[in-house]
Amino acid sequence: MTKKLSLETELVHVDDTNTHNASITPAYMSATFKAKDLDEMGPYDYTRSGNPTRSALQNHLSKIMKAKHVYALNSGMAALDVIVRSLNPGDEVVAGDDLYGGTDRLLTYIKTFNHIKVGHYDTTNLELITSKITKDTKMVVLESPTNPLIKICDLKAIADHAHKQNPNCVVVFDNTMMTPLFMSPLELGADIQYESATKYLNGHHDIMAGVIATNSDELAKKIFFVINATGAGIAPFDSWLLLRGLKTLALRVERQQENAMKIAKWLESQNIKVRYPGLESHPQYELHKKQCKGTGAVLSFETGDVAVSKRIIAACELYSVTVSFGYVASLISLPCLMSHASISAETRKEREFPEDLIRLCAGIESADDLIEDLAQAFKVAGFR
Ligand SMILES: Cc1ncc(COP(=O)(O)O)c(C=O)c1O
Ligand SMILES: N[C@@H](CCSC[C@H](N)C(=O)O)C(=O)O
Repeated sequence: MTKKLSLETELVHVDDTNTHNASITPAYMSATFKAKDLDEMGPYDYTRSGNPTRSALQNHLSKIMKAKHVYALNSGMAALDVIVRSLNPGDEVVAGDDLYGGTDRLLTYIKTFNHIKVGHYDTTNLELITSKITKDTKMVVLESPTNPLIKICDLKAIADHAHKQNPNCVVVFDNTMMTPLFMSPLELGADIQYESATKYLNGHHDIMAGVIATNSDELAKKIFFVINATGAGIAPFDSWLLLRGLKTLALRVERQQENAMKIAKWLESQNIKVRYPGLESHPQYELHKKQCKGTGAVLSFETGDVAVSKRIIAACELYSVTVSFGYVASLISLPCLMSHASISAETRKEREFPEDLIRLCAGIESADDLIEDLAQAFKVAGFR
């Protein structure tokens, strides 16, 4: 077909040829591949270096992420680990002040043990963040919307500034919340886009996975070197499951987003301050709309009292008290004790992290049931 296909269509059509013309790409559950002869080894020798199921997944993701090079890894954190290995002692990194707890932990690790200078700043304050990115900045690490405060940054403005200051500065963008369905960070100026595929891309909470995308041949070469050298590439069966999960990405995420919007509006109707980029009350509503095609399915809100938040979470019957997001069922969590517990209480305080913050991740259930569950949990908890 000559017509440019929409992402929803691309997601379900995997271009793959295999020996027996199987409709579904087989899981090549083999660590090794026989060499044809010593002069022609063939494309695969050892699964750490490459595997046909992983290749099919990466080719499919390349199309979806509109990226020249895509690598699939065994977790989102493995992806960030591979990316930051290009840094050297003394290098400067500028990062957001609200990031997933594990991202913050890895950045703190490289600061402490690899002597890399890492500064955390409020990415919603364009003047502040651009003033911190100078000719000496080697890498910028951004999330938008952030996990869990749902802060939005102006990716294009930050990336343009960073490249003006230092054309070799690597702008790294974590697109886990938006997925390629709603945001294209590489088109907005990011050099590297990575995602925790454990979340929406897979959607079923049955694998850990990460994805890295870049259009730079030079960065791709370095990334592949580290993946092969360390064994961070995704396993064949997990590649197969991720290929399967991806086919329903649009269906799942659109329904999850619809539910999140209804829940956010209901919470707002209860006079609760809700953080969700789909609400006009969100401080960066217009900016988010400018750079994304959707608003996702993660939202957060405060109750004003940690004990009340704990009681609400405990009283929920449909939402499971679980870390992570992107699963087809709805989840609820208290980030300070769960996903962000790896950030010290002192640092959380410094960054004005609300300890009573509840994070909700809408699943694909009926929105009415989800709202009713929250309403009964509020009642049990004596809230509102
Ligand atoms: C925004 C974000 N990025 C990255 C990660 C890390 O991904 P993974 O758990 O797959 O290592 C997570 C959660 O774990 C996350 O929430
Ligand atoms: N114990 C884990 C917690 C993972 S949190 C996963 C997810 N990104 C979220 O935001 O819920 C850890 O220490 O990493």
